[in-house]
Amino acid sequence: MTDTKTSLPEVRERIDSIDRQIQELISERANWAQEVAKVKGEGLSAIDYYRPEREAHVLRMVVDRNKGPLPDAEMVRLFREIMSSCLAQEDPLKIGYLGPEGTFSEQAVRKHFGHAAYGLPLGSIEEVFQEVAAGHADFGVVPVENSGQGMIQVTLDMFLTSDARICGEVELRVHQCLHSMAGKLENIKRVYAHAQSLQQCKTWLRMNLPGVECEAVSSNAEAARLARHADDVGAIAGETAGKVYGLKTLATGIEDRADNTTRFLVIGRSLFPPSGNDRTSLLITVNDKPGALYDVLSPFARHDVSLNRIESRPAHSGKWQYAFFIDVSGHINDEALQGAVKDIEQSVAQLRVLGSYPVALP
Ligand SMILES: O=C(O)C(=O)C[C@]1(C(=O)O)C=C[C@@H](O)C=C1
Repeated sequence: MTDTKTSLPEVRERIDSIDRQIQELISERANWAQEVAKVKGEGLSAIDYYRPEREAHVLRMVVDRNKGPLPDAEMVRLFREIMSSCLAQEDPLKIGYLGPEGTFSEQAVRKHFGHAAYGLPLGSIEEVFQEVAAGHADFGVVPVENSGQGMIQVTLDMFLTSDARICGEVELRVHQCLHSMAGKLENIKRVYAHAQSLQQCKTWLRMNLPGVECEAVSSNAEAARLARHADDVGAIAGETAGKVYGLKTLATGIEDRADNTTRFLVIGRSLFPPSGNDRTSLLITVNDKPGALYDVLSPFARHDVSLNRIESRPAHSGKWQYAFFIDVSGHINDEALQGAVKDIEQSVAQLRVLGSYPVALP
């Protein structure tokens, strides 16, 4: 890009000139976003301007155009922030998540909605569903699955009793750290963490802190908060939580699996149009009778709809009734999926479309 003779001041001058152009273009973009808002109607609330399918489309174009050197995920992050700021010109979105500040859920909120959205830390996953249903939060972000630990049952069960819709998914690489106030591994007598995180770091704990007492608490950030008050207490939490609570980091990357990833769902109150690369989540309740699962699954094959995941839970509607959480490729408006749903409805107790939403971006 530069020949060896280019001096540092020359390179910086070039960077300054690019920054001026980028800044002008960002301002121009923000003006156009205001124009879009005018078309949608003035004086509406943030949620009425938000278009997840359009955002996913914009970000996919960013990925397609990316020629490096920045990785796709970085480019997506930068453009996500630009869109977040453009949208917040009206009124920032309010997003509920499992708090306190510093949780992986908060990181997922930032990954999906950017930093211009207003984060509402809540006490539990149940509360996130309640605050969204009550309209106190526009959307909520809840963990649903970990690559090593499987499904998060509290989240699935909330769909059995609430009308929440799924409007998006976020995948987050989860890097766990051990933090403490004193910063000395040999002092640690007890480790606090969320139960899932203790599971994710089982091998590391056995090898490095054998015999140390491990206690599950409501979130990793809560563990970090508790660790502030004693020198012999360690907390497993992400890097951010360690910083937020002023702890020293004793070890990083202590998760047993290198690809440790948590999938989060964005929950809201309505369905959104197709983005071009979508997933649909269905909740199907069946009675315990021979061939029940076959009757649910065979229409997908017949209509050429690919099944991404299936999870069963006891339904709350009756004894020996089962609820299947099924994710398939495509949007509920797609002809193939409509056909499959119509066939399934003939044989099941209940079928509810939880949502159709853009497949997670990098
Ligand atoms: O295209 C729109 O509908 C817009 O409102 C603009 C824009 C953007 O900045 O690109 C902003 C917010 C929406 O969530 C989607 C996209």
